[in-house]
Amino acid sequence: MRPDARAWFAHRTTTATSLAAIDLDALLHAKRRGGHRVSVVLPARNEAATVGHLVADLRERWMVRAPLVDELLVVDSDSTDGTAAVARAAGADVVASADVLPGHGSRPGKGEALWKSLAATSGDLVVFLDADLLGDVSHYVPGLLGPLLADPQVCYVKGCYTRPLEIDGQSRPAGGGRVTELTARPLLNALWPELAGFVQPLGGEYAGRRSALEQVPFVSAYGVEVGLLVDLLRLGGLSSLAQVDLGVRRHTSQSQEALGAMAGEVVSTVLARAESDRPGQRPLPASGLLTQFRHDGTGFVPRSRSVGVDERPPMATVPEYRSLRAGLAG
Ligand SMILES: O=c1ccn([C@@H]2O[C@H](COP(=O)(O)OP(=O)(O)O)[C@@H](O)[C@H]2O)c(=O)[nH]1
Ligand SMILES: O=C(O)[C@@H](COP(=O)(O)O)O[C@H]1O[C@H](CO)[C@@H](O)[C@H](O)[C@H]1O
Repeated sequence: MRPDARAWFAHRTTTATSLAAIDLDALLHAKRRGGHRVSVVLPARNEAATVGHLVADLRERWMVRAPLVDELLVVDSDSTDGTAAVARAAGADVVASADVLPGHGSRPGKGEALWKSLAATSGDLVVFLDADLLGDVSHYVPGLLGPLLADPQVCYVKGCYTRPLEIDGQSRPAGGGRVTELTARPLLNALWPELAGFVQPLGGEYAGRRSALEQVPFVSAYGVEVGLLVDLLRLGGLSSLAQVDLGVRRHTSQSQEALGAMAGEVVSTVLARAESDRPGQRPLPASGLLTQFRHDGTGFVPRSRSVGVDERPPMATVPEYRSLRAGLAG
């Protein structure tokens, strides 16, 4: 690791692997003292099996028993399995991604749901959690908020964890984070070695200051995490970023084919950011297409899909958002 990444890793990595490792009173005091409002956002596409337990636990622990969270929103991302009803019954606010900023249309993708969530929430601190998390994750929210409440210089905190692989009904103790290990980490180390200290650059659990999140674009699909990391590095520098060790992260994993498409979206986003990082250089003519193959018993059948970068502009540039924020400040 380069000296700057190594120094960052030593200075900006904290630990919150269980509730016992967190000083909750200190967190609540820092939140009050800073006059903060905390929004928790779960982007959810067909997560009816897991979102209810997650929401109920988050609400009970961090809204009812302790006033750490002020707003808990599930953004329903074109679900067809009753995710919205399950989340609402568990106590979350729920909004359909397509219903937010309708004048800007609706696009598929996780990043679209996260971008829209900025216009559907009001906290100055925003925590993002995947809605397919398994096991006890009650310490994730306070763990992610810790660095933001402790140091005003920190604008963005990513969770890091070991990652078992839950696939085909089997749970293996390691092997999760396949796109991270096989695509994102090698590319980030090659192009932005200062980010080499991030253990889970693609992890779906992170928190940020709205003042930073509204200044950067959101890639509409699965390129959102790698895009945010590079863009927030540019916005505030490495010292404005942090990570917190949350122990273990279990989630429902997708097929290799689905992750191949995800990797394609990550590669397209990295190439686009690499190109804009090097103005005047010859552009990298990324095709934005990915062809994968299945074997039908007779021969290989190609299947092509778009993995090009589609992104939304910084939310702060959206007039309806600015009016919303002015109204809240008013
Ligand atoms: O179009 C999408 C795709 C995913 N997600 C949500 O984003 C999170 C991460 O997606 P997924 O679990 O598919 O990715 P993985 O964790 O398997 O990499 C989950 O809460 C999904 O429900 C979403 O809101 N819209
Ligand atoms: O980290 C990864 O390699 C991928 C896939 O994880 P698994 O191999 O299914 O454990 O998961 C993450 O990547 C997505 C793209 O950035 C995020 O949106 C997901 O939240 C995150 O789980």
